[in-house]
Amino acid sequence: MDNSNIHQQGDCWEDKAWNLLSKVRQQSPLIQCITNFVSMDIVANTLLSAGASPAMIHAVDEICEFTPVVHALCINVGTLTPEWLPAMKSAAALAAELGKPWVLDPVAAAASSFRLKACLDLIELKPTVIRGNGSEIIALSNASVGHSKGVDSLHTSTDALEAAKSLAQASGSVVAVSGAVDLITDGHRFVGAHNGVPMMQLITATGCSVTALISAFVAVDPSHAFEAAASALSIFGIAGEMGMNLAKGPASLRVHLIDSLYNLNEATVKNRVKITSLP
Ligand SMILES: Nc1ncnc2c1ncn2[C@@H]1O[C@H](COP(=O)(O)OP(=O)(O)O)[C@@H](O)[C@H]1O
Ligand SMILES: Cc1ncsc1CCOP(=O)(O)O
Ligand SMILES: [Mg+2]
Repeated sequence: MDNSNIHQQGDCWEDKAWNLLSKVRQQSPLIQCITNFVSMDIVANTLLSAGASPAMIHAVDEICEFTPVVHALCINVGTLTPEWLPAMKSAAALAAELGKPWVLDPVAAAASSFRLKACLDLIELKPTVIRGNGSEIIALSNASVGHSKGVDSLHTSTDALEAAKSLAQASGSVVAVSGAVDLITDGHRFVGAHNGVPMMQLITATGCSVTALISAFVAVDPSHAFEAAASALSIFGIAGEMGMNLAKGPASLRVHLIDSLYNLNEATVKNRVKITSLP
């Protein structure tokens, strides 16, 4: 989508997004990922393509040595079992204590009481950003399991607008809801990121990947988590748009999305970022 004629109320989102991607490329932040088995490969490759350094280190015995040296932590409950929870909680608590940014992906939070409680307990440990789909954010905001289809959403991001706002206000986290339009709020400000293509939903773990990318963006600018989350969502969407120009279906889109993220240049980013303020 060509962005050259869109005015963004002086927000200069295209500059912010490009500056953050450039910082990730320059600084190559180390991102600890405690993530699900399905997503490990694409999450690591997304982070590497963006210039960050992923490490899937999740044994509870390693947290006290490793978490203190990372630049950000990404926790994803996608294939959660009771054995994984202590490491997640211990890493999140340590990151919060050390003032390091950490990001939560509440995969399928609406699907079971076990998952929902785990996510709500993790939110007590003050994630910098929570990124989920519409059904996940609604379940967290209502603190109740509900309407969902496993890891997929039965809600649009817009359905979750009020839920995102109250979750952000209650938790103090930036909340991002992905979908056709990605919504980002800190409880007071609201923006929509309008990049991406529908076929991204047909590649498993694209949601997990964009959550990890948010972790990398927050790592290089921890005091501007709202801007970092919106920029990462927009940049990932642009990589999807560029990849779609070359793809024949979901499998080749996966490859081309990662290549496109790696190859994004200033002109493409600044021309395509589409982030708008919402009332
Ligand atoms: N209809 C759509 N149009 C454009 N981009 C989309 C659409 N649906 C999802 N995306 C993008 O796909 C990625 C994954 O989002 P989503 O499918 O909502 O997450 P999850 O996989 O966690 O349910 C995000 O970057 C999002 O912006
Ligand atoms: C299919 C699946 N099952 C458990 S985790 C997972 C991956 C979910 O990834 P995403 O939320 O990014 O679609
Ligand atoms: Mg997901």
